Amino acid sequence: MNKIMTIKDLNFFYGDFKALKNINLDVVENEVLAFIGPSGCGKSTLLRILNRMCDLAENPRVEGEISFKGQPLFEMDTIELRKKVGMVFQKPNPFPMSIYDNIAYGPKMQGMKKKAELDEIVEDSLRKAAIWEEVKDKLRKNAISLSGGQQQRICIARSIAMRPDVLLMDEPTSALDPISTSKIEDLISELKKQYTIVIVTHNMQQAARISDRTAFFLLGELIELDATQTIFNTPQQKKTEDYITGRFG
Ligand SMILES: Nc1ncnc2c1ncn2[C@@H]1O[C@H](COP(=O)(O)OP(=O)(O)OP(=O)(O)O)[C@@H](O)[C@H]1O
Repeated sequence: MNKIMTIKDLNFFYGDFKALKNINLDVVENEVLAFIGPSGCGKSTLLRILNRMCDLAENPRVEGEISFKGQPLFEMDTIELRKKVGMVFQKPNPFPMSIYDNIAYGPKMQGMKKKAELDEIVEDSLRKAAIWEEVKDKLRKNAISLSGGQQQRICIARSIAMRPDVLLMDEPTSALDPISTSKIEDLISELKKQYTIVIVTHNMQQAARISDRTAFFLLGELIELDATQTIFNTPQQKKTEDYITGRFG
């Protein structure tokens, strides 16, 4: 079990408000790790810390350490970090440009100029995001014209084109219909062969279906982290059991 990220004694504040309290956890390479817990427990905050999007909040303050592939994450250049740790949001947010340009944009910004190379990375990323067959004949069409589920896979392809190690997903299916949701879930199970995935989900069935390990948060604390089967079938903590069985949240 290779640890790709290690979080040690992490506290996080929005101004005076302590949103995360003494979090210790590891992210293991090629796992799907789910964050669950009631609204406001800090799941998205922790996810956003992992690629330093939290820096953009008003008066953020962080204590503790995170290492990413052995490097101190808080000392990394955020642009470099975000290439390696990509983010997929709740609402699909493709750029208002062609499908091709959505994917080629990042590599171009990094200096890739040759058309053949760009063509290859666009095709490869769209294939990995399981959407190539649906869009290969309309790469010049605006990505906004696609369905929500297709747009979300374009956003996943856009992250993949940056050759990341980790993909962070913040409720990536909550705006999608059941068929698109199931396609994204299948895709996540496929992607973990090559990437490490950390996903925030409100949908406990989804966490149970797709994740290897699940972390349960409550009021900014990590209550329990274990194999997903254990969390859902035989949790060790009463608070986890109460949440899983629907007694609160
Ligand atoms: N930018 C911000 N500025 C100030 N407080 C914030 C900010 N973002 C989140 N918070 C607060 O931090 C706490 C944790 O929020 P967070 O969004 O991480 O929770 P969550 O578990 O992801 O919730 P949800 O499931 O509703 O998305 C909440 O009390 C929230 O109000």
